[in-house]
Amino acid sequence: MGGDTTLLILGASGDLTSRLLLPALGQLLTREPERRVRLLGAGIDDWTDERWAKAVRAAFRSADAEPAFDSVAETTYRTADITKASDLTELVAQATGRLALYFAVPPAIAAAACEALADVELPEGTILALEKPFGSDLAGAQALNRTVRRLVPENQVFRVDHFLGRSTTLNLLGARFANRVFEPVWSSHHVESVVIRFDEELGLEGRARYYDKAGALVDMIQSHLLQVLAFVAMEPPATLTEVDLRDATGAALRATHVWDDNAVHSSRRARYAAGTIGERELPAYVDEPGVDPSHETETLAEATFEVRTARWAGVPFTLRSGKALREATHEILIRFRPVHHLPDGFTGDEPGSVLRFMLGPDRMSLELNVNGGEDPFELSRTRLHAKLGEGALLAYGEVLSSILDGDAALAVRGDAAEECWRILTPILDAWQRGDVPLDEYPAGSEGPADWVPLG
Ligand SMILES: NC(=O)C1=CN([C@@H]2O[C@H](COP(=O)(O)OP(=O)(O)OC[C@H]3O[C@@H](n4cnc5c(N)ncnc54)[C@H](OP(=O)(O)O)[C@@H]3O)[C@@H](O)[C@H]2O)C=CC1
Ligand SMILES: O=C1O[C@H](COP(=O)(O)O)[C@@H](O)[C@H](O)[C@H]1O
Repeated sequence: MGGDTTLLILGASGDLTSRLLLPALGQLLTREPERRVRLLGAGIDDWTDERWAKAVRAAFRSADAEPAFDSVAETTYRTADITKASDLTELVAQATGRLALYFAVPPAIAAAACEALADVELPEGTILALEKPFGSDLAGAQALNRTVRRLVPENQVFRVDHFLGRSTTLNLLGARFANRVFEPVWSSHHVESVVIRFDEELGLEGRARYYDKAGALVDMIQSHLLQVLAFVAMEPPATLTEVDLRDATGAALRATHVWDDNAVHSSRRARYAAGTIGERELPAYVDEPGVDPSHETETLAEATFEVRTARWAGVPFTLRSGKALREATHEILIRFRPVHHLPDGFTGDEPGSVLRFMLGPDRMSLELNVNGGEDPFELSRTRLHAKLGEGALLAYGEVLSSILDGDAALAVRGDAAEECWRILTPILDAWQRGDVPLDEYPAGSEGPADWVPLG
């Protein structure tokens, strides 16, 4: 999308806007000052233009991008209830050039606003950017898809998943498809298991209003980690353009099922109790402000899936994410099978090689068996390390750049959003029925003591 764009952020006084969207916009405009962006903020809070401008400037400053504030063509704020068509009509009337509507609001509000947009005349080419979670279950995602498709064509709907803008996720494509050493071994013939793990040290950080209804499974696995799984598992696309890349991702997700079709044995969940992370003392999750203990919200979720294709059948893909853990471990781990036959004469018993992609700082390592120490035929382990390109932009910078350019290749397509809910429904149902116990772990630990460690 060249030319002027009006970026209208709905939910402008919220956390996502101030902490992630605006800093990323500042960074993007610093790198690409030729972009012409009018920035309109709207929200239920009664802010003035001055307060909004101050918030934008502060967010740009947090990304070392304050000077970019002067290159924003206009910065105004309107108080609006975006679930009302009348308020939306007034907001949309402010737009000049191409309009991108960014829904930085909770999912239920985004869904209600999309319903209300049916009575609003949207300018030709309007882009709708919707945050995760897309809907709150499979039926909700299907209904939301029907609603947004009545508003604009699919390639103007950006279901945002900022993990698809993360440089490691993008690097995964290069490593897989630009190196002949990997693609031939990228299958069940050589790969024993895949683990995608996103352990965080962060606790709830005041996000009870959203997180207490979502939990770790929906917050991280339903969206981000299943998208990463699709990048690991997909067939090579012919091009990296919107249709090919998203067809390949969709096909991988359509083939993905809970391991053994047994949600009870293939998933586990836990919640943090009080504990200490580094110097920081954390209360138990249930004692965090705004948490309703009757919700049984998990803060650590783990589940194993099978991608039922000729390439991957029989290989477990385990996805895990949790909060308030001992250490931030953000990685994709591909464990290779041991060699078919180790010539007699070697000593030591080393497992297969392991390829790891680490998300932020972006690195890659290959763990190999070597020999040649004091005993020349004794095997030991060594690691080859590589730094990966960090990317010029923050993940949300990639997201915003693709929205402003109108390139949906890294946005989640409607079918994929529904697939992610379909994949998780048996687990959500089993957890809802209470068939999987809600374990406990002290904040600052690696998880429940009796959980067998991953990877
Ligand atoms: N925060 C984060 O780190 C991330 C968030 N997301 C997603 O982004 C979305 C927003 O999250 P987040 O920013 O944390 O949520 P917040 O609750 O902090 O922000 C939502 C904003 O929307 C406003 N709002 C609520 N109802 C209306 C309405 N009817 N009309 C206009 N404005 C309204 C809220 O105002 P008020 O506060 O007065 O109610 C608030 O300013 C969610 O879908 C979340 O999953 C995704 C990735 C990371
Ligand atoms: O979307 C989310 O992602 C963050 C982790 O991603 P990062 O890029 O901020 O590291 C997670 O903390 C949050 O709970 C979740 O909503």
